[in-house]
Amino acid sequence: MFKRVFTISYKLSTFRPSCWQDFQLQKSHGRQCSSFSNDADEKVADFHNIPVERIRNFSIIAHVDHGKSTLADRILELTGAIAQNSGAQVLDSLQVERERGITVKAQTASIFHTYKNEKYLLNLIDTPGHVDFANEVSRSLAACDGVILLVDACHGIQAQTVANYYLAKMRNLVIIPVLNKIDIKHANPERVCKDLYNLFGIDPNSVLKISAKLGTGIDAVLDRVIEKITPPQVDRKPPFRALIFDSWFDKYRGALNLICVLNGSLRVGQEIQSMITKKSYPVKGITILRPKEDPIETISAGQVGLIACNMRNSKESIIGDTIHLKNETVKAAIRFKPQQPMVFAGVYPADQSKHVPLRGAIEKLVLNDSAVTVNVDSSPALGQGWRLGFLGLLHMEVFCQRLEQEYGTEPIITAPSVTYRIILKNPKMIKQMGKECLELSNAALFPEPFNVKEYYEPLVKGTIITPTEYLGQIISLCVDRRGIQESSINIDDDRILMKYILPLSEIILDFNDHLKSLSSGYASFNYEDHGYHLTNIVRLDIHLNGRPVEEFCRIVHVSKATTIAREMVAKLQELIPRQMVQIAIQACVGGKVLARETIKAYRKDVTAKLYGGDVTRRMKLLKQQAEGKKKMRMFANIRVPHETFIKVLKR
Ligand SMILES: Nc1nc2c(ncn2[C@@H]2O[C@H](COP(=O)(O)OP(=O)(O)OP(=O)(O)O)[C@@H](O)[C@H]2O)c(=O)[nH]1
Repeated sequence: MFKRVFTISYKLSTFRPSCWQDFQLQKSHGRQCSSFSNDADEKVADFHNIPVERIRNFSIIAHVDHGKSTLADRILELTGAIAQNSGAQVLDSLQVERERGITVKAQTASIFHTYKNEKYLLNLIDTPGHVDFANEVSRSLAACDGVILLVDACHGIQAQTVANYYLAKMRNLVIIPVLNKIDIKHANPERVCKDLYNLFGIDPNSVLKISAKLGTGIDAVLDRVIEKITPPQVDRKPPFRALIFDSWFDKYRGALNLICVLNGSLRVGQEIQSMITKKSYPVKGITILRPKEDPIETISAGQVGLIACNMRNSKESIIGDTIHLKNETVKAAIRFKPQQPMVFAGVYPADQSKHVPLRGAIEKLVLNDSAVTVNVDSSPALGQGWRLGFLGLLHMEVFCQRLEQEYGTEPIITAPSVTYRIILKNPKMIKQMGKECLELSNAALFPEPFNVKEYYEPLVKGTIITPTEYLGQIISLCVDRRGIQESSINIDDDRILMKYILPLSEIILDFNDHLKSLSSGYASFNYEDHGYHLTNIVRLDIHLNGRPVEEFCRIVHVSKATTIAREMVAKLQELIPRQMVQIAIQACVGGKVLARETIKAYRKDVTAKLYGGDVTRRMKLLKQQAEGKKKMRMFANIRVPHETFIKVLKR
């Protein structure tokens, strides 16, 4: 189980040993670089000597794939933190990030840059672009005084560009507009500059034009960061006060907290106290991320660093907490509000013997992903488990992939659902529940309709940006998803920005995928919470050979019940392997069957062809078959592969 824990602690150091070698190599080769110092120790010493006026804390924000991580790499190269042309997306160090080619975790690097013969300390945070990881962006912005707003010069402003711009604006952060990918033939920087002016009033003369891939214009970006972004508004005088803005688990050191120091300074050996839990801890170690971890003795106001202090889990190491010296009184640093989860799913061990390792894995991973909420849950078929809350389906998939890859667990994930509000009318039930309004995300607990007065479902306000040629198809998609258009404005001659009010349940699963395929990848989507609205919903049950399978049941809108019922049974027919008994799959609402399919019986004997034959080969095949069976769940004598639970929900 701890096999993968190592990867977490390793995630920032995955690239570090080689970076370190590269760093040494650069030393021996004496590479010329405007800001490259020849001595690592000197750099750590510099870290202490740099006054607050020469510190800049900034983030790179952009829409998905506009080049944030590539720019971060070029900045690390230019400042000598990593070797040039390393080719690696250094800050995308998790396996899931490399496999999916997306950033899911914000990453920090403290780097040095020389500007007008003065050495500056730049704390750079690379953030994810996808809407499901917006929590990472707002968390990161809490530690920043400015942002680089990166926009792809071909694709122009997209939905997350708009969302991120307003996120930075709300925080009064300095915004440095930068156009990327100007090396591409059909890049159109003039048009994108015009759009930036039309939408945000950004002066076209202030927009920098770069190619992060080729490394063109990166120097100017760093100079602009130093010129425009203000130094952190902090005080080096005591008392010590710092904000925890990220954390992760290390097998040997426990929970590590990434802090930005707001007041005073902290030394190894001093005792800190959490403002939320009031617990105190001795500081065992302090490191700076360059991006390799470098140990230091003291960290002072304006600096960003990692502290190890024997915190054990996410209940102790809380993102957004203020830490201070034991028994001192300081003002809380309330600098950001965590986002509320939008999608909930049950997570269960494949069998109950795996419960304890899975619990440990979830606890450790939640430390690194504070947007996930965890509540204990149980199911008659799957036993003891948890109900986890996520910001979206991609967030859920990434979290579950990380549970498997980094912790070697194989959990069963049940149907993701949004939280409905149900107003009860049965006085007996109201008394039993102790309230009239139920908040429900688990379809298995859906009350009988005769007990219910009203149903409410969550809505979102979606922003869609699309080239006008795809407008017709996209409007049809929104109408199909019960969307209501709120507004639409032309960004320029051939692009339009639309605002739609949509039910959250209609977009969490595959709305973005459909939007992308309808528009050949050119349209983009972002959404924000828009409260609750009266609705009409029912519980759709799936029966296998007449027995209801609770884990498949879903809450659906009345108007969609029959379509979803047909889709689900057809999908299940595809996903459940043929078995020794015939399987009848039915989708029902109340007692009424809306759709039905049958899987014919089939006897699979993997050793059938080995008449007599080699006994070891026979044993091997039987063992493989047994392993395969272990990965399935039994429902009424029917084996269901565990990935079926998510696959069946996608349209
Ligand atoms: N031609 C060209 N391609 C670029 C440039 N910058 C980035 N890319 C490519 O664009 C793709 C996306 O780049 P990333 O740096 O991963 O983008 P990102 O914004 O970090 O992506 P997310 O973190 O997933 O939001 C990669 O294939 C890069 O090689 C550039 O200046 N020119």
